[in-house]
Amino acid sequence: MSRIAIKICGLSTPETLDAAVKHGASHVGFVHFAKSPRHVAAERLTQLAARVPDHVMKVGVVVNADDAAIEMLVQSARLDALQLHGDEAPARLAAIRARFPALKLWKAVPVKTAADIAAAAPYADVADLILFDAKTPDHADLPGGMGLRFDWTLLAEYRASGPWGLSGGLDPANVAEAIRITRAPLVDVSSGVEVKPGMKDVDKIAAFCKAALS
Ligand SMILES: O=C(O)c1ccccc1N[C@@H]1O[C@H](COP(=O)(O)O)[C@@H](O)[C@H]1O
Repeated sequence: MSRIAIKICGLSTPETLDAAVKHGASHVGFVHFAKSPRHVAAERLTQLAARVPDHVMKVGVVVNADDAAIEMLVQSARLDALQLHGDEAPARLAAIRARFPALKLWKAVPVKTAADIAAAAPYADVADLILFDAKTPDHADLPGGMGLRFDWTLLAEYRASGPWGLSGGLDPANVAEAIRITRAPLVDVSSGVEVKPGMKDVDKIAAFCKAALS
């Protein structure tokens, strides 16, 4: 059985980024969305990205970003993947791929009910990875990063046609259970390794990685 992939997302300091790498994260995520408490602007992103070793993938998280913003992120951070966390339709992913062919495209799919899992199907041919995340409330400021979880049993019978991951409300105490139920090949966390929104904790990052890898 292959080792589970771990993405620690919403990193904004060198210390917490280094902790994610040290404790076994395969992916590190940087949020570029002004409304987010984890927003990192281009200059900071460049500095953080430069610390990431080659074996760890750099993922930029954006919400309905335009081509200029994506270009800036790709150039400044040398991103490996872009996590599209807004209302981007399959055609938008196809357009981004045409313009940025080297960039892996992840599509976040918000989940509350079984019907939401099916909403991933139209992205099968245009996304490199589907990330199932908890649906946030209508009119919430953020489409993710709120520490909300969904019913993991909705994914228990999921038969993926490609790579996928589980996100939303994961933390050191529940991630092993989430993996057991869903058999997700990748887990993604932000709020669950924080002491408050936007402030990551190195001990929680270590505990999350240990629990996910156990
Ligand atoms: O973290 C944010 O502020 C954010 C903003 C905009 C889009 C997505 C965001 N976060 C991502 O949401 C998932 C789940 O996070 P959590 O563990 O439930 O807090 C994750 O990919 C975050 O990076």
